[in-house]
Amino acid sequence: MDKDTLERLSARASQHFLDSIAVKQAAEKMLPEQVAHGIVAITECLRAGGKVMACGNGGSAADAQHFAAELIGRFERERQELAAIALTTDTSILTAIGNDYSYDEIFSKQVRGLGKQGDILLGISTSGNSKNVVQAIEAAKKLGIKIIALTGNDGGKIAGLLDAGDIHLCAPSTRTARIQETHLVLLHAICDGVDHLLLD
Ligand SMILES: O=C(CO)[C@@H](O)[C@H](O)[C@H](O)[C@H](O)COP(=O)(O)O
Ligand SMILES: [Zn+2]
Repeated sequence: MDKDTLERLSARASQHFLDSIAVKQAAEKMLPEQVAHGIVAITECLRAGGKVMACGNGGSAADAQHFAAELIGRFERERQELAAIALTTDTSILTAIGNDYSYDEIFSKQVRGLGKQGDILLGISTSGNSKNVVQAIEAAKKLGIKIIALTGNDGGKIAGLLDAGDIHLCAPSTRTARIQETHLVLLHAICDGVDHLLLD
């Protein structure tokens, strides 16, 4: 590859770091108190025998799975297994509901099947508008399940569905990649806080 191209690519990579840092710095000014509420809600839910259900699409599906893995397995320290499930992983359930009903219902039907009052639904959508996440939140609210929503932009439709008892962590960006990168910091901060409350 010629030197100019390598320099161009390197400058672009540099800009990704700088943009990501800027969004995270803005998030640090806005979101820590809401994160603390999320940590307390999840810890109280788990202590009372509830579970966390997580859902999202694409990169956010990966985030939902990543978060469930850290609760069930571990984050940074050894501790008991914590009850969490990603609603994005069972291809038979996802394809059956997608095929027989609609893709919009792939999470809401699982929420109705698995969810109980006292559980928490962690819904992740960078636009705040993915219909399957919106419908999962609507289904959860009917069951008395608290919502922790990770969004971006202006929170989209999801912002309008949340009550005072819910928790909204809206990454201050309109760019999907930057929002996702901030969501990962939020999820790790939640894991750290839950471990702190359970272990320290
Ligand atoms: O990871 C990315 C883009 O960075 C994509 O896979 C992205 O997650 C998908 O386009 C999602 O369908 C976007 O949905 P949402 O975040 O708006 O709910
Ligand atoms: Zn991505």
